[in-house]
Amino acid sequence: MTPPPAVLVLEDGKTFRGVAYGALGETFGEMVFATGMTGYQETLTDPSYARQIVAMTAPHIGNTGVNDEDPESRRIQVAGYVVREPARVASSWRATGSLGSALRAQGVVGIATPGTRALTRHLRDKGAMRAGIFSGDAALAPEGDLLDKVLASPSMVGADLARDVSTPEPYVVAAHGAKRFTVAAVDLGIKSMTPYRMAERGCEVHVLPAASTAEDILALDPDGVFFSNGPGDPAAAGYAVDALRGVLDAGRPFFGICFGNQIFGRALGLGTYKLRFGHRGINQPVQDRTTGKVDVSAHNHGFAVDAPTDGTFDTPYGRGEVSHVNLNDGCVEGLRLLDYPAFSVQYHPEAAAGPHDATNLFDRFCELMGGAR
Ligand SMILES: NC(=O)CC[C@H](N)C(=O)O
Repeated sequence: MTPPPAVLVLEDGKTFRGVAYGALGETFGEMVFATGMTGYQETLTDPSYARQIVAMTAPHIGNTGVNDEDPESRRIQVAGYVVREPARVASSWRATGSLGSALRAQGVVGIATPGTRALTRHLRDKGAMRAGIFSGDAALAPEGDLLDKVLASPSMVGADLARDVSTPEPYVVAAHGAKRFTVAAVDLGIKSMTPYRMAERGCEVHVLPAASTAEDILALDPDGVFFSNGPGDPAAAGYAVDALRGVLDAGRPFFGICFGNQIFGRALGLGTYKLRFGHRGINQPVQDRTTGKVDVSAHNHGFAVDAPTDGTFDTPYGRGEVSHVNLNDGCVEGLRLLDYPAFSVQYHPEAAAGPHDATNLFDRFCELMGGAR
C-alpha cells in the first residue's frame, strides 16, 4: 500500500514532495538538518530540538528501530521529521518497535522525500528558516495556503522554550558508588545522559526546573552548579541568566553545556547571535585552545556566543577567555574564567549519540568542585 502524500513547505516558498512518515496532519517549526550517520533516536528525543523540524542527511533512517535504552528524554521532542528513505524492516536485538510506529504513536508528523540532499544544500545557502510538513489530506491543499500557514508560524529568534520542556518538579539522580559531590543541575532541556555522566563520577545530581532562582539553587548548598542544553533563543531566557549571576556571585563552581554555555556567555556580559544554519551532527572538530587538542564532538546548536578570540576579556567575575573554537567555521565553542572555577562548552560531552572524545570535561568539573572545597 502506498503511504499517503506529504509535502514540506519552506518559508521562502520552496517545496519538497514525498510521502507521509509518522502521524498524519500538519506541523510547523524551524527547518534544520542533522548530519549524524547514527543516533537518530537520541536526536529525536533531545529536548533541544523542540519546535524544530529535523532533516536527516543520512539516507536510511530507522534501520535499528527504537529501543527503551537510547531515548534522551521521555518523548520525541522534534516538531517534525524529514528523512530520505525509512527502513522497511527494523533489525536490532535491542529493538522494541519500528521508528515509524513510534512517530505515529507520539503524533509526530514527518515526510519521506528524495529531496533531503537538495534541502540541505538549500538550507546551507539560504540559512535556517521556518517550515511546515503537511501529510495526508493536509497535503492536498493549494501550496499558497500552506505557505501562508508557514509564514504565520513563530520564529526561533526570540523563542523561550526551555521552560516548556523542563522538568516540572525537582528530582535526584543518585551517585554511583560513594557520593563525592552535590551538583545542582538546572534543566533547560537536559538530556538524560548528562546527569548519568556526573553520577558515574560520584555526583549526587539534583535536577531543577528551568525557572529555578539563584536562591532555589543555593538552598541545596551545592558543590557545583550545572546549566544544561536546551531549545530556543538564549536571548529570551533572561531568568536563567539572572539565576546564573546569583550563583556566580555566591562563588560556586560552574559548568555549562550548549544552551548553558550561551547563558554563561550572557551572564558574563557577552552577546549571542543566530548562526546561518547551525551545527547538528556528531562529527564536528573542536579545538581546545589551551592544549591544542582537537575533539571530534556532537553538536546541536543554532545560536552561538559572540566573544573576542584574541586574548582575554573582562567580565564581572574577572578575566575570561574563549577556551574552544570550531575548526569548520571558527565559532566560539567554549568559555572559561581565569580567576574563578567556571567553564562551559557549546558542544555535547555527554556523547549521546556521539564520540566520547570530550567526556573528560565532566572530570574537569569534578576537579573544580574538589579544588573549591
Ligand atoms: N543544544 C542546545 O542546547 C541548543 C541551544 C540553543 N537552543 C541553540 O540552538 O543554539
